[in-house]
Amino acid sequence: MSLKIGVPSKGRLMEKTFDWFGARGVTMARTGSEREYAGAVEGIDGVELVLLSAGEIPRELAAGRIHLGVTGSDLVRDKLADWNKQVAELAPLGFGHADLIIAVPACWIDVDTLDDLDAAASAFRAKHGFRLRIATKYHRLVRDFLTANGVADYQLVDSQGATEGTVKNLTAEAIADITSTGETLRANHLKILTDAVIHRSQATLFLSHRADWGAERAVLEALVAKLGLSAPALSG
Ligand SMILES: Nc1ncnc2c1ncn2[C@@H]1O[C@H](COP(=O)(O)OP(=O)(O)OP(=O)(O)O)[C@@H](O)[C@H]1O
Ligand SMILES: O=P(O)(O)OC[C@H]1O[C@H](OP(=O)(O)OP(=O)(O)O)[C@H](O)[C@@H]1O
Repeated sequence: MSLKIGVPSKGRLMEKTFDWFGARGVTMARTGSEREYAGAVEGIDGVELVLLSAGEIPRELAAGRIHLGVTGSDLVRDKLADWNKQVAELAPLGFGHADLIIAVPACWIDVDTLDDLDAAASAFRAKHGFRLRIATKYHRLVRDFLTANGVADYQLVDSQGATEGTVKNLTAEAIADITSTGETLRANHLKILTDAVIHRSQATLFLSHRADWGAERAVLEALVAKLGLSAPALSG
């Protein structure tokens, strides 16, 4: 048996994850052809690399099919109910920063806060006969945030990409999406509500409480020592 660690299979998240572990003496690399999703770990025994889509790593952790996983803290919170019962955060990794925010058209000059959005949503419903639409792929985080802040007169519409375009395309009035440089928002004439930063995300190393921690406990202890992290408490 080996300790399985899930890592994003492509792009910046994969490269920066490899760099982060490499700087701590654990070398990760993709093996095989450029298109083959296979990987190897050197510098520690008993660790197996599993290359996965960043969006699937929360589910794999919750199912216990991987022991550890690197993905965005936003994805774990959005995809898992009661995420902190199923996984634990071992370490923020200091890259992959993005803020999940709510934005509205920049031309809505009297809408700058959640209270303004709430008022605009009521007026919108009265005028149009349907609820103001917020496009997002972060359904759980957005719903929980708006409920906690007393905004109720809206509907979520699903958008799995190009979310900032939905306002121009008239399929939504507002959006909730991640932003890093803010360029996509500006280019699409959207502004962030001043009090609507839902979550500040970064790539994070997670541990699964659901995985089978038998012989893998010893490997975990060796790994966290090598990475300079404090040993986590394992449930069960
Ligand atoms: N500028 C950015 N654009 C997109 N994602 C970003 C950005 N900055 C950081 N991230 C983070 O990267 C993660 C998303 O990664 P990615 O898009 O590879 O996942 P994915 O949706 O599973 O991709 P795919 O399904 O295409 O494999 C999220 O945690 C997100 O917060
Ligand atoms: O603030 P910025 O630096 O402009 O980055 C934010 C954009 O990056 C992401 O999109 P991505 O390119 O991953 O495509 P997507 O629309 O398919 O999610 C995100 O969904 C925003 O659209």
